[in-house]
Amino acid sequence: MAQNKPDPAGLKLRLVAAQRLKNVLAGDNFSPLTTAELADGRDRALANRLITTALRRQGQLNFIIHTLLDKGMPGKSGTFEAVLRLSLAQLVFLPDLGAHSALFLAVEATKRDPKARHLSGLMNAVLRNAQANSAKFGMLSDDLLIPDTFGDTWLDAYGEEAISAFSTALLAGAPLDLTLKTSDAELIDALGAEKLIADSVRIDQRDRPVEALPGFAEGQWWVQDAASAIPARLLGATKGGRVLDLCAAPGGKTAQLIKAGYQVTALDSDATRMERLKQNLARLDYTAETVVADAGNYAPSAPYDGVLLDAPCSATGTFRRHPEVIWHRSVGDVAGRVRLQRALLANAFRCLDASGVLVYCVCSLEPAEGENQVEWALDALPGLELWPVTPAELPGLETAVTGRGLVRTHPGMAPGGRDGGMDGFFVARFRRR
Ligand SMILES: C[S@@+](CC[C@H](N)C(=O)[O-])C[C@H]1O[C@@H](n2cnc3c(N)ncnc32)[C@H](O)[C@@H]1O
Repeated sequence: MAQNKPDPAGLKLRLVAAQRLKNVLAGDNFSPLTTAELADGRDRALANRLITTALRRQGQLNFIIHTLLDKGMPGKSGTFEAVLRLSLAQLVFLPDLGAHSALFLAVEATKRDPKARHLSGLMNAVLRNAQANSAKFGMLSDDLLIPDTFGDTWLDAYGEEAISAFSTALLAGAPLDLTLKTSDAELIDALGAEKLIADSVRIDQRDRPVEALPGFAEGQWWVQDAASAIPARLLGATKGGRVLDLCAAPGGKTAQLIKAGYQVTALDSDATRMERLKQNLARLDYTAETVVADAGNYAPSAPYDGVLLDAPCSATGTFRRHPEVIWHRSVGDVAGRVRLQRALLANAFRCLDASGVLVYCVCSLEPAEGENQVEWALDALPGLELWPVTPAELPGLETAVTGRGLVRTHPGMAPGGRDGGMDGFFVARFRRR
């Protein structure tokens, strides 16, 4: 009886990686492969490296594919495109992995997919052509990394130097930032972390999953990008006051508000995400009232001293961890978010007590979702005034405070003077006159 031949080494991880990349290209958010998806740690690390390289280099890969496939991408071809992108990423941008495995395993992976099988010859020909031109492709301009949808707006808003830093940040990815429950030098040391700004610390290199890091099980910190930790710190509502956290899940800012001593109501429209918020707070031994409702029409029984609105947005500021967002979002998507943010801002204002404080923030680099929304709010919501943030409130990040007292961070910034960038965030603080 014929024996089944074992899979060639490295094939399985490529099949799993191709499926994940295919889903992301079709619109899913990227999340790294987990142990359940690929048990072997080295395979998993390699598969995640291939996927993230293909996503970060998407603009350059688009150019390469356009050059090599004169008839364009074949339609209805299963995982063909994903396998091609992973293999081009390896051939051109990860030369340390060797070209042979990229070619051989790409053809094998194509043969395994009934919808792509007939294209294994094309896969082989295209990759051989790419291999012959890999030195030229490896020197493609970084300008290709940022899609046209955002390139011009960002150039106007942030300037050439920042855009070049964005490309560097996109390729480098994000370090792991944590917010500490209490500042503890021993814990920071055990984590291999360095202090960043306020109670944020940064881990540049780690050899284990987040859940296995010191202090996780004991609830001594939570994962939160340094930029994402800024808005809650700026609330400045009455000490011990009642604060409404709108769009709260999974609860990073809720935890900060509780830590600051407020009585917090956390609201989110997504019941599943709210369960995650509850689990996160339970691990930290923090408590908040939780409400599953639409922030656009929620009517509290009593107004709040402070409202934090972390509005749903295009999330373009998170491209270091989610390189796909800049390729998924269209100008139309941004316009849709702008309308939603206005509805949520108007209701956030309604939930505010006389002299209450409102912090509005988005993890977006689009002025339409940030700076321009301030103009809209001041015009459309009589009784609301800007309460400018001062540079002294953001030690280590004074340059993020604009002349008008708004906060704008971006991936080219150095929090606390350190490398590694930070998410693009916009924060405005208002109060009721
Ligand atoms: C940027 S995330 C919030 C992150 C969170 N504030 C944190 O710091 O962990 C946006 C959240 O808005 C929620 N959301 C979207 N539309 C909403 C709406 N109309 N009402 C309430 N929540 C909404 C989403 O479910 C999502 O959890």
